[in-house]
Amino acid sequence: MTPGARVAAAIEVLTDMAEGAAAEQALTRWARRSRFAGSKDRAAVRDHVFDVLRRRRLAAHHGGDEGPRNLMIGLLHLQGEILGDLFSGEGHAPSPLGKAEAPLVSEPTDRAVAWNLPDWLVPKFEESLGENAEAAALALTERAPVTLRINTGKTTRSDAMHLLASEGVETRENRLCATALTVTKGARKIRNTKAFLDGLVELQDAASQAVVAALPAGGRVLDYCAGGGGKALALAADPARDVFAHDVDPGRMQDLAPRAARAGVRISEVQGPALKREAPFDTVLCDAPCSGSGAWRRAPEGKWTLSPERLAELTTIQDGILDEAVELVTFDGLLAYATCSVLRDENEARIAAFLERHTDWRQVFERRFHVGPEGDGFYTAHLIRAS
Ligand SMILES: C[S@@+](CC[C@H](N)C(=O)[O-])C[C@H]1O[C@@H](n2cnc3c(N)ncnc32)[C@H](O)[C@@H]1O
Repeated sequence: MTPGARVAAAIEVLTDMAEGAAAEQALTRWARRSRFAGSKDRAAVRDHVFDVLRRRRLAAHHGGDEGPRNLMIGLLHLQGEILGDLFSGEGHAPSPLGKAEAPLVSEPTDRAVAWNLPDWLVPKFEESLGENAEAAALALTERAPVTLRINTGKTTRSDAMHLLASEGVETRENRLCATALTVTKGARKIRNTKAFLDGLVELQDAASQAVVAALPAGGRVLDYCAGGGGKALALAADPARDVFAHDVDPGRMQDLAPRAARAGVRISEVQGPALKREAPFDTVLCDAPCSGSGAWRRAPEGKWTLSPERLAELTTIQDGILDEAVELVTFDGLLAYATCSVLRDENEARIAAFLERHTDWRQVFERRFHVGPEGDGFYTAHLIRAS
């Protein structure tokens, strides 16, 4: 496909989304009816669509409105592309720009537009992040870094770096966590490398790794909201730990067993009676469902679908999870809370509310991770019984 044809395809996908499809669904539908598209084409179209989602308000500002074609015009203008080359009308490229379609060059004066956030989230960002609000909002408009976790049970950071480099994947040491490598070249090859297939490395954000690294070593540890198992796998890399994984929706853990087998670690899945039988645990990690606002670079649709009502609903779920988890911690154990959110409502405010409901508990650790080149926005807090 030519660069122009890829732009036309992205407009097609955005049109499907404007009619109600989710991004992944629209991309899959386009790929199914476009068998001629190779993997590089599919990746390029996906990049266009996700770049638009990260910068939708700014793209609409420069492109004129939120129409799919206008969004692409605005985005490509922001990226410094020569629009005439892409909108040539030749082959499968979109038709040439009309006079009224020239991109607006002036910068927006509205902060929500400049920060690429829905209006209601600007005060939320300010209240949550203070002077870091603008930097966080702008960081969320960029593509996310690709980060690996080295499996310390099987390799070292320098051996993994050498092995990956020999297979065309270049990395650098990540500053957030000793197990993390930031991929600087060859990211699309990772899943086919021997290092990945043999379980020497896993894809995982560095802040997510740092949340696990902050937990005490050893003991019986429950990952109460295990989902796909990213944190459970990182926990299990410590051979002194017995790791248990639980999720309210066990279907979400379906990849956990093959991932654990690849990593050469043991994780026991516990649901219902098995959870009760195995409790209590020395450490219970609640990696709670959240807005995902710290990871909107990776899943930018969430930025536009989150509503104040959904945020309130999430905080109720988060409180419920902490209240359930309290019952699962040994008397002198640790209850750890984490989200990939930058919003105070889902972080500090949840811990404050927990401490009001459970006056026999106290907080012993808290850390916020800012969205940036090293990793996603994350929050974690550790709680123990006060006595
Ligand atoms: C942020 S995701 C977990 C991500 C995972 N820990 C990882 O690192 O890959 C949150 C998970 O919490 C689960 N969940 C939601 N409500 C829950 C509840 N009441 N109890 C346990 N898990 C819950 C969801 O099904 C979802 O898989």
